[in-house]
Amino acid sequence: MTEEIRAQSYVGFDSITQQIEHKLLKRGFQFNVILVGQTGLGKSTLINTIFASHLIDSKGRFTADEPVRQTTEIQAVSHVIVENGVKLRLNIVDTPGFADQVNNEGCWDPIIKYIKDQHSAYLRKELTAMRDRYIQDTRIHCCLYFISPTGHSLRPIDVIVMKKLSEVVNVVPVIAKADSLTLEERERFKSKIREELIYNNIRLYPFDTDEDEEEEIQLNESIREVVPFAIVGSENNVIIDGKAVRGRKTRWGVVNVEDPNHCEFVHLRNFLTRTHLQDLIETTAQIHYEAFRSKQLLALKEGVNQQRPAAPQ
Ligand SMILES: Nc1nc2c(ncn2[C@@H]2O[C@H](COP(=O)(O)OP(=O)(O)OP(=O)(O)O)[C@@H](O)[C@H]2O)c(=O)[nH]1
Repeated sequence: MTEEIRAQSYVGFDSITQQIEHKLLKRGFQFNVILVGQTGLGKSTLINTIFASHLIDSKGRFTADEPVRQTTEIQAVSHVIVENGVKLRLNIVDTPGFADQVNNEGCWDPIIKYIKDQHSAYLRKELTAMRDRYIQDTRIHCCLYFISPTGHSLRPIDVIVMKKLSEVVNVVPVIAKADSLTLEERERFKSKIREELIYNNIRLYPFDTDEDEEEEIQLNESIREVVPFAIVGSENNVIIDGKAVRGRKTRWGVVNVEDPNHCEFVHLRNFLTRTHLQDLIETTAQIHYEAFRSKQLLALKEGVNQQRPAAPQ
């Protein structure tokens, strides 16, 4: 056993935490998120609301004569957001055209392929003899999956796609446009979805690990109780009690997006940016990428073994 000794005079190695912080601040952080859900469910609006900036445009058709998308397209945009000296490089991957057809068979393939391609690109860079000191990370850290606010149950395509996605990425489901459901409908819909996720054996983020402390386990538990997040998005400000807030004004009232009594947007934002941002990044590297990496390396090894001449008897 190693004995713990207290230094008799100040040495200074406790400043390692500031040194790490300084280095990390200089480099900045990379966060890659993919938005999956049918056209018009408010994907662009939500991401712009979360990061309080206009980051992506709506891809919807504005006139009837614009062509309907035939396949799922993948479009990535990058932005750097700065807050109190912390630089966050944000990659937002949008998937317009997802599940917009009558026959949606296989419309998830380009999305799964895109996620795996990022793992593959990272692995290739890791394996090169002269690899970079810092590998540009394009691996997807979070998938926001938009569920249509039907109030009934998940559609078969939601079950298939969430299951497939959860095997390769951290999936965070949200009930889009939750202002279209009454509070009772919303609660019923949420518990129905939770039951269906369990029934279909879909394991969603966050995951507990052996290293987690009691506090983290409880935090994860409290998040699982809220998932799927029933959210409302808006890029517009409305005035409530003389204060400008992000909201949606209708003929019968105002939804304050940031009021937890109105929707769970604040829970989602806190979860994504304030409590689990680093964990989403780490889980991607330690669970999803690691699984991909070991599978690839094993396949490579088997391929080499098959090519080798058999050992003499
Ligand atoms: N009622 C309601 N409307 C919303 C909400 N979020 C967005 N919208 C509106 O829905 C419409 C579509 O929103 P977008 O953010 O463009 O939807 P999208 O999923 O990105 O659409 P595509 O880019 O076509 O894939 C816009 O008119 C938004 O103002 C919401 O929470 N509630």
